[in-house]
Amino acid sequence: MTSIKGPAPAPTSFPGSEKLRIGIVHARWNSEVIEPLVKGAVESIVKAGVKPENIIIDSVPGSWELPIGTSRMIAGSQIQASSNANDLMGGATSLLDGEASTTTPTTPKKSSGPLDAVISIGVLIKGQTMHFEYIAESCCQGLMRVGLDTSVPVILGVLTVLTEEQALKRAGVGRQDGDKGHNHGEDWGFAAVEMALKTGK
Ligand SMILES: O=Nc1c(NC[C@H](O)[C@H](O)[C@H](O)CO)[nH]c(=O)[nH]c1=O
Repeated sequence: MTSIKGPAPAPTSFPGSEKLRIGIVHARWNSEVIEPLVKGAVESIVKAGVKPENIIIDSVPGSWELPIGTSRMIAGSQIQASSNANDLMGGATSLLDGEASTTTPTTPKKSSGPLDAVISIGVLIKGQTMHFEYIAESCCQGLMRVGLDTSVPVILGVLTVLTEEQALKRAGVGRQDGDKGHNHGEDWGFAAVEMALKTGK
């Protein structure tokens, strides 16, 4: 029996999306999964009509820092992006290369103005201790709070998985049983644009 789980199909049109500014804050832990998730989200956001230069991307060390990193990105109305989707789409630098995400980009595109939604992306993989549970709970509660406190939609892009293969499959890069899985980043991108339009000023 096929699973009934999964998101409803995303809307096919997003009128007004050309004016939107969308943020992405991603953790740098488990970067082999983070990278396809970020790329999938960016591709969906662009497909929905948002200009690449209006997609502001930044990173934090790990998922524990996602709530404060997301809060600071929303608060900073003048954002000198550590990168934006032009870099990613152009392949100029890997956003997840430790260097790129901490050094100022060669040709930063200034981007200013309030953000209409933010996607917070992290990958938590259960280890042998309770660390996973504490970070996962705090991170999710924190992200919910940032969204409610700021009235800027915060899309939950945090995978909380029990095995590496579960993470890889949810980024569309699964390695086992010939099933690459589905890139959840693509869904988060569409959710961000939909919520930005629904809550727009
Ligand atoms: O431990 N595992 C993980 C992790 N730990 C680091 C934590 O988020 C934080 O950056 C440090 O504790 C410093 O504050 N961060 C993740 O994103 N995924 C993990 O699987």
